[in-house]
Amino acid sequence: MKPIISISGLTKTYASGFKALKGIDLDIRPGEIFALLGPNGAGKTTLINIICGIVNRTAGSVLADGHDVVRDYRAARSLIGLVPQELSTDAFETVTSTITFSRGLYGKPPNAALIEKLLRDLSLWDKKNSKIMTLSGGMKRRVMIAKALSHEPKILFLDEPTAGVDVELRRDMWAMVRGLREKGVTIILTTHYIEEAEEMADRVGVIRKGELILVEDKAALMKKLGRKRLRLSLRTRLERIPDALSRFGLELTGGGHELVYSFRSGAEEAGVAALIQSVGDLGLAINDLDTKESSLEEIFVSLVHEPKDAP
Ligand SMILES: Nc1ncnc2c1ncn2[C@@H]1O[C@H](COP(=O)(O)OP(=O)(O)OP(=O)(O)O)[C@@H](O)[C@H]1O
Repeated sequence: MKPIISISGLTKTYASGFKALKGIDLDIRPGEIFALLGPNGAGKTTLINIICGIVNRTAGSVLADGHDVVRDYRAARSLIGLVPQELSTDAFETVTSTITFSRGLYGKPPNAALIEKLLRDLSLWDKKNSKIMTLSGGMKRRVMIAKALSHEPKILFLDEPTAGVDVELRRDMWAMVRGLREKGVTIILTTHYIEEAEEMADRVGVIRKGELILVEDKAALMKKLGRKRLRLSLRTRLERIPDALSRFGLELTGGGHELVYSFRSGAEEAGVAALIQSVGDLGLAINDLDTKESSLEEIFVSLVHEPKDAP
């Protein structure tokens, strides 16, 4: 399938000489939710801002549905909506007029029904005549989303959409993002809440120091790098791990009452049956057992973690 966004050899060196992006190659598939993860300062916002035409690239190319975002910027921008990290709204305007104006900026004809729907979906309808400056931070963020969607973009960028928002708004946003995807909108989001990427994304990209170090299907990533832990609670207390169990690489925890077995999800599950058999052969009674899967967060931390002695 033809990518909806195609990035190749993209670099950005700021005027200060700082290299924020060092040769990014990335294709975004139409209709997917792509989560871009990375520590502070990795280059996520720079990348998004270049695609959206807010920051100039140093080298490389970015095509949005075949349109070069610099040479053919009008066509490219009309396809794209951006909810930026920083809230910037017209304080003295009303909610409806700022959104109506935003749609007009893209040369789209007025569409009151569409704007009403957007405001209702974002729980802003009863604030439609309020001045933006009178709204709470969470409501201002909803306004930013309505603005970004006002010209019916095919591609939506959400830069840290849920930073500092309450649980309810976060849930509303997730529902809204899913609804947009169902309509075929492609969504690229950056987030520091890894659980958000785990919940929402089809694919995950990890950027570190201006380089894309991984792009992977989320489910495959979790399968490949994820680990499971099996905890066995024993009736008797052990002083140490019995020799007969040494091959499993267990940890003894819970004051000698728990054995913990760590294994790769999907790969080493056969070891579980062997372990339980061996524990039984030793005459150790198991009171309880549970398993825990590593989260995308644990995987992410292991990916971006750098050894302390790295240059
Ligand atoms: N205008 C600028 N001039 C010089 N350096 C800049 C400029 N804008 C950003 N940078 C630097 O580029 C790097 C990448 O910044 P960017 O905002 O893209 O990171 P990010 O991954 O979005 O971070 P965060 O998660 O903190 O939002 C940072 O080191 C930042 O200081």
